[in-house]
Amino acid sequence: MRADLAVSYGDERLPRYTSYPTAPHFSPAIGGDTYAGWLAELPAGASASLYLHVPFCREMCWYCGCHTQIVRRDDLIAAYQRTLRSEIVQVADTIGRRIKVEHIHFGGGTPTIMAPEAFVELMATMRQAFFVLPTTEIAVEIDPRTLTADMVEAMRLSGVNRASLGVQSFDPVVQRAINRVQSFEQTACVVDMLRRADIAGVNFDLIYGLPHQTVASCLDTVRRALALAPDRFSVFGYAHVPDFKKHQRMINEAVLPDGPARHDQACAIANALKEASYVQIGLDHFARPDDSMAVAFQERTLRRNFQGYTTDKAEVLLGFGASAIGHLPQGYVQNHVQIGAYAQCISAGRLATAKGYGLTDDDRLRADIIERIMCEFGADLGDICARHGAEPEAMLKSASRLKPLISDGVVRLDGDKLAVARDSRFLVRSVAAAFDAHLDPGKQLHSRAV
Ligand SMILES: C=Cc1c2[nH]c(c1C)Cc1[nH]c(c(CCC(=O)O)c1C)Cc1[nH]c(c(C)c1CCC(=O)O)Cc1[nH]c(c(C)c1C=C)C2
Ligand SMILES: C[C@H]1O[C@@H](n2cnc3c(N)ncnc32)[C@H](O)[C@@H]1O
Ligand code: MET
Ligand code: SF4
Repeated sequence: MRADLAVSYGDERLPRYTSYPTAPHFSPAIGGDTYAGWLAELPAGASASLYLHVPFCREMCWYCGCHTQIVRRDDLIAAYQRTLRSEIVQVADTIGRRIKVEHIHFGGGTPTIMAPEAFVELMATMRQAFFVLPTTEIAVEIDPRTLTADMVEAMRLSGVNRASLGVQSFDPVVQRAINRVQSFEQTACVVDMLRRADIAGVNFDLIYGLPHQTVASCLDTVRRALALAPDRFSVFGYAHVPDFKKHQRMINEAVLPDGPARHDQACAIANALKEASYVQIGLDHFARPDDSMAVAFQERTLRRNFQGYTTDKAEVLLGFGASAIGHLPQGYVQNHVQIGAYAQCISAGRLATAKGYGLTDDDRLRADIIERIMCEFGADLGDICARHGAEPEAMLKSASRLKPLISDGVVRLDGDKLAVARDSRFLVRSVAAAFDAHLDPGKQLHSRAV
């Protein structure tokens, strides 16, 4: 990583490009009727992936940037599970046939907060509504502090084969400052339970840039995490947006690492994981060399969606639950974020779409370029433009933000082939942003590029 560039570009507030255009561009002009039309028009033979959002946790982690809320009452979770099942049936009915499912992802919040029987029931509803194959990847986000043996059994019975554990940091000082105390033993016990239940694919989420974090603290977390040998790591830089997420005000800004410290932490973690033979993938992932994500990266079939990097090849992503986002050939849809508004729509027999975006041909071309840059640190503009009936020259001419990146040695252009320099890969968001026709630099509420 080049420290000089971290100084000049690292403070840019840029999107993470989990979609193009990004979610702030979604408009309320797209609602349930549009979504219903899009679903009914899905091409025959289309396969889909499913994302289910469970927006509940028992206690708030102060760094949290996810759509979640604190619940103590289990009846609210039970009611939400019933709404999810109605939504699944409604969407499948609107499609009008049972389509094939490649991936299922339970995210949150904390999906494992559901009663184990409720989880089994929900998976059964999905298997009735869609064609879930034995090879379908079924992944669940897990909070190791609250996972029970009964829930592990429910996941095993339901065919779950991947788990993503929130680890963040093993440092007790950091843990107290983020209101998330989680012992190494708790995490180790959960990994053991999952492996015994044949839930073989394990991912750990780590964060750097948290209050009181240092390079030494990050390296100690990595050392302990490596002892549990997860297949993958996701390593995020803490996104501090207290105007947007009020509970982040509980974090003392005076003890947050500054830009250069964040940069050192990111480098230290990446080097330690690479030293332990993990392959660095895209912006924030690491995987064992034989892991399917490492293979997808090597074979250049890696994709990017709202969950981040994925091996998912489906062209359709159906989102269920409050705030869930879907991606169809026609565009994006997002459900109401508020659980009340979401549930009201579903119980009235309407789809819960609050906003969305209809893609133009130009959006599709730019989305392709940005996805390849985010996934491969490069893009064959000639090839991509040809697929969209466009000219690479015109595209390059419109990308005026590329010029300084080229003169700073961040980007190399070889004819129509664009490549991000190896030592500048942490600036991949800045390179992608050069192709973002919707970027409004005045109105950014995004996290820092580093
Ligand atoms: C599992 C936890 C999630 C994280 N992000 C999302 C989930 C479900 C998805 C998500 N979060 C935001 C958006 C934008 C649109 C919206 O509905 O508000 C989406 C699709 C909001 C958001 N998350 C973060 C920030 C800084 C913002 C607001 C501004 C912005 O859009 O950039 C930070 C953040 N949240 C998560 C991560 C990994 C992360 C940053 C590293 C978790
Ligand atoms: C889903 C994963 O997202 C990460 N996560 C949640 N909130 C934030 C944030 N504000 N900044 C960075 N990463 C975050 C955690 O690592 C969690 O496990
Ligand atoms: N809620 C879980 C955790 O924090 C999963 C990741 S955050 C959505 O451990
Ligand atoms: S990080 Fe996970 S457990 Fe913590 S509040 Fe956010 S969703 Fe809940």
